[in-house]
Amino acid sequence: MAVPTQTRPPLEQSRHLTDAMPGPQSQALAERQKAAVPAGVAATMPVFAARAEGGIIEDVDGNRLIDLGAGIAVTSVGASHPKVVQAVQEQVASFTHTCFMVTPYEGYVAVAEKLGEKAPLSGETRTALFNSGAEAVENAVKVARAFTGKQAVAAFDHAYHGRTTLTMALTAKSMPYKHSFGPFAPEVYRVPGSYPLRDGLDGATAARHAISALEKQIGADNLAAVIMEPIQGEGGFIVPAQGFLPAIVDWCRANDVLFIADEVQSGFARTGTWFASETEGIEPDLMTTAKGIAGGMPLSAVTGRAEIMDAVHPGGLGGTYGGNPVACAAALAVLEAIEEDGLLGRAQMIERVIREHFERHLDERIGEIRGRGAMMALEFVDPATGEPDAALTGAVAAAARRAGVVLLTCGTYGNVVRFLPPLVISEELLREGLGVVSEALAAA
Ligand SMILES: Cc1ncc(COP(=O)(O)O)c(CNCCCC(=O)O)c1O
Repeated sequence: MAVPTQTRPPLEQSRHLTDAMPGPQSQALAERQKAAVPAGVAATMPVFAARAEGGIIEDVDGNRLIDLGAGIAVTSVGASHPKVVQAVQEQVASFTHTCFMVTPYEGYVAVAEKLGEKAPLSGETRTALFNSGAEAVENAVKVARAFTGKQAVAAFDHAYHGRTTLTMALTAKSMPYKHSFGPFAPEVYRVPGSYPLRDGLDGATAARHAISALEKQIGADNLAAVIMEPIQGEGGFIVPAQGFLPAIVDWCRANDVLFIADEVQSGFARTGTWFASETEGIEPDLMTTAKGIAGGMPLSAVTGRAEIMDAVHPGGLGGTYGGNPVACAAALAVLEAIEEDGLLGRAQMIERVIREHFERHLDERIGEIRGRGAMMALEFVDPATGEPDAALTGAVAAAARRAGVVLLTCGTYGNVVRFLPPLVISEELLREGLGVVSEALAAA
């Protein structure tokens, strides 16, 4: 029998392991999962969640884990922020759904207004709401094609944009995202990006290489849009060399090509500013957002300059659930919490703590500590050759998870440990989790 949330005691913010992980309840659920869910839906942790709050996830057997994943950069305000819980409870008691394309409601409009205020776009903006990051990317491409009358779209090496047919075409890494699922959408092209640790190029030089490919292999006259994550997420938390992104955006502006900033993973205070584009000094034409937008409720958005977004004919954008009212209520609560709880500053503090910790626990196998705000990563390499070390990465992550830390990896080469804690995690818990990772590395 679920305990009503208003009487539920706060979840203790400490790591606690019972005598087994996974415990008996998780083991039983794993058996049920095997009998009902396809193996293609793979889980990282061997336990099943019962509660999550602040920086802790409690599993069904009473293990409390330090959460350094935030459900892949989603629960930035925590997985049960009181404001979000209250907003969701009030909305769900009024109505769960009318379909905005049928009977609209204020929450959708209010979210669009807020995103227009916060987005790093000057002038009038418009926002359309969807459910997932991939759906937002799909629709940003539709808008770009409608506005420019051109079809080609360019993405970068190491990009990740989703798992739908078009977004798989935009995504770089084959396994597990694309393998065996082709053919992919046409008129999608890939150009070299900026990966300073591996290409050793400054921003201007890397941009020249990308622009040469854009011009010679695709042609600006055919190109509707260039899409890039300001910090590449699944590809390895790759921060492009300074100057790269502004050079690409300048080229786009000079050649009537739209620039789409995919801020699905880097948005909503994750990198210490509202959006990572701000720090890169770029103003996108279109921006896709999701993940941190609504505290775990499924919601995504395309925000763009009004003249671009309004190029789409009436009825051209939509979908049954897009901008669900409960998700919009959650999003409005999240946007308030980000400001009231000072989460931009907390993300900056998290970066300082992570950098200071690993600068104190140096290891020659750490090829680079990189990222921004609470989107930080370690790239593991063979110190003799600089080659990616995926085996070490897997061993460190597995050991940390066994010790009760939810830890994610990423990277084209599978050799990046990433830190995506909820922005509300206590400094004490964060430091404890980082200590577990350092101990796992020392023992590997
Ligand atoms: C930049 C960027 N754009 C788009 C997406 C896609 O967002 P959806 O909400 O997962 O569709 C992402 C999702 N990243 C996590 C994917 C996890 C997995 O599926 O294994 C992203 O990071």
